[in-house]
Amino acid sequence: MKQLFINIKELIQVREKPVEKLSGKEMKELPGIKNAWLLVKDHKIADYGEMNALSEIDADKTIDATGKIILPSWCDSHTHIVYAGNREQEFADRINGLSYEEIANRGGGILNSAKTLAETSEEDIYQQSAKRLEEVIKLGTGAVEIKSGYGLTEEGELKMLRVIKKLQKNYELPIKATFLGAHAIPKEYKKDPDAYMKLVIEEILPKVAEQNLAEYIDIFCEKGYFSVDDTHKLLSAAKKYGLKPKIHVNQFNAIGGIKAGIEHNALSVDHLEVMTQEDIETLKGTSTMPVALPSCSLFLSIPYSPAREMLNAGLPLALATDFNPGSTPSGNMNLVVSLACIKMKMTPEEAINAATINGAYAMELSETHGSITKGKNANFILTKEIPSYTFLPYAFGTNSIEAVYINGKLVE
Ligand SMILES: N=CN[C@@H](CCC(=O)O)C(=O)O
Ligand SMILES: [Zn+2]
Repeated sequence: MKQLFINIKELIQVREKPVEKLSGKEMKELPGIKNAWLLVKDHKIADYGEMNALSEIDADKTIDATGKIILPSWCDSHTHIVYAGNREQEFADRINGLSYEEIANRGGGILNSAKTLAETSEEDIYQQSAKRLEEVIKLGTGAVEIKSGYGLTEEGELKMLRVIKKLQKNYELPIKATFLGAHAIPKEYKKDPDAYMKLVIEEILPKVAEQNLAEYIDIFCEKGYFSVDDTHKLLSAAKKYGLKPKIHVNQFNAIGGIKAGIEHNALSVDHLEVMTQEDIETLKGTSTMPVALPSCSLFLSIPYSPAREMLNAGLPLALATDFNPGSTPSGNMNLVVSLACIKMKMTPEEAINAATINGAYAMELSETHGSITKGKNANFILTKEIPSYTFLPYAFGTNSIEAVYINGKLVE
């Protein structure tokens, strides 16, 4: 099946020569073709070019994209889409003055979601999560990572990871699974957190690996959650099973999690709301992708990642949603891109690069996703009629998306 898109106002993020990731100044450039055509053959990008150089193509379907822009789908490399219930009460509590930390200290927060998850059947969790996944696909997400971390018991963690596996099976977009058993210390282990780490490392991790339920390992390296020492222990153990680190660090405090991540060759270090100069130096010249989560900053009223400092230091940067019930009940990558521009002073070009090719890198998908490149999967967004790609982040809160294609198929 051949689909030909013609009269595209601008085809953006066109990378003739494939790139793995973009860093520092490279992120300022967003290559595109004005007045373009795009040919999709089966589920791949087959060819593209300028309209005035279009020779006759025998297509099964021709789509006129006059006034519209085509760009690669968003690559959301950090989410917790699989969860049960919601935490609206904590939202109201925070409006009334409690902090995220205070709520967690009272047994709310992650432990609140773990309790709800334990009381919810696997099928119900699947249905709730599938609904959220479908919602984000319609918002332009064409590749996504999903974490466990609301189980906090062997049964609960495996249950979450099986739900992710079922989503992988039933949906066309790539879904990467991450084991986040070290997300919070359960109440019954508060007096002996080491015993919980032992459970995660010696009991749950081997089962996750044996049942092939995750590709990545994660830990919330933060005061009141897990230490740098815990991080070293877990990442060393996970390495033996071939699980690569993608870790939560520097959300509230800089305690050395970034250095630990780098030492273990982390694929990504995520959150980074609080960064020291030393953290930035440590990231230089490594293969680790820093990932910022601006909608979490918005929702919790915490600092935004210092993107300008990181980019000026020559670092790469990816953007993701962190979709979860507590700190970011939104999986809207369009909002993330807007916030990156408005609050983190990233240019539209930098933000779109961060949300596409660099997001793909943070899920090891750069070869197949994240840019308009011949041979890559045909996962892209067709916008409504808009004046320019800058309109996407500028018109924040507006849905500028007309259609979404995953593997060349229009998402209905
Ligand atoms: N900070 C750790 N984990 C999640 C929040 C989890 C929750 O509050 O349920 C995050 O990335 O923000
Ligand atoms: Zn997270």
